[in-house]
Amino acid sequence: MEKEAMEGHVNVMLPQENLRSDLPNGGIVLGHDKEISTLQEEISALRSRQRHLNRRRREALGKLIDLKGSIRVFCRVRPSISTSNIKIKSPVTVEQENIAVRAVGIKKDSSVDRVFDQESTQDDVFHEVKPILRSALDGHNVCILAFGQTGTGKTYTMVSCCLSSIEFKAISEIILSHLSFETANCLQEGTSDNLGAVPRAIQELFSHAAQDTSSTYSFSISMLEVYMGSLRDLLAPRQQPLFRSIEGNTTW
Ligand SMILES: Nc1ncnc2c1ncn2[C@@H]1O[C@H](COP(=O)(O)OP(=O)(O)OP(=O)(O)O)[C@@H](O)[C@H]1O
Repeated sequence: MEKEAMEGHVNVMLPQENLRSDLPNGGIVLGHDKEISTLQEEISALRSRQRHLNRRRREALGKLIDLKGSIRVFCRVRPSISTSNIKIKSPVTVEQENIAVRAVGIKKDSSVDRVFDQESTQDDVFHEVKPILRSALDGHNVCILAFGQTGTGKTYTMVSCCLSSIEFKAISEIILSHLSFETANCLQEGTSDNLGAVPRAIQELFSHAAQDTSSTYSFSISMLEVYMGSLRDLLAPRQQPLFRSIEGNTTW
């Protein structure tokens, strides 16, 4: 029928399902008001369901935070970095939530929310951090910090990033243009497999924000170093301490 109509230049009424054209981007234009209004109804029903599920998710996350506590402590054991081939027995014994350290005849036990052993990966750590980010997007104040002696793996766990990571490239270029050589080196230590918690968190937040069409998000970033009583803005062009505490006196 369609073919005949074209050949004989006859105007015919096509069945409703034929009143549509496929767009190059895979979309479809429907030629009937009724179908459009049905789709609009479906979209608004889906939006309302999405709002309902989001509310339930926030409630569930709130309950989870109440159960697990709003402060969570993880302990990560850095693999030993040995320059010799002599194998020494690790002074650290770990279980899921306990860690024991033996040194000079003293044994010290600690309990935390989760212990990551020497073999743990950046993925394992981020898996525990991920739900907290969701909570940040829901409007809660969130802080993730690493604490430990020098050389214990704070930078590795938190910052290691890979400049070839597409999502992080733009932001890292801005950051790197401000950083000191030494800090920039730390930032560039990672590969795409071992990205630290910070670049992963940025990727995760951007990805959630891009998917959520019902809200507008604005992001800001700051990087500060607290070292030996000095506070340094790592993104400031001049690498001068903002604050220094000398023998109890505070100078600005
Ligand atoms: N989980 C790990 N797996 C492999 N290597 C690690 C791990 N954690 C740390 N390292 C390595 O150990 C070294 C010291 O780690 P890092 O620089 O992150 O320590 P830090 O706690 O930030 O030290 P500082 O306080 O002096 O800045 C680095 O060479 C890092 O690559």
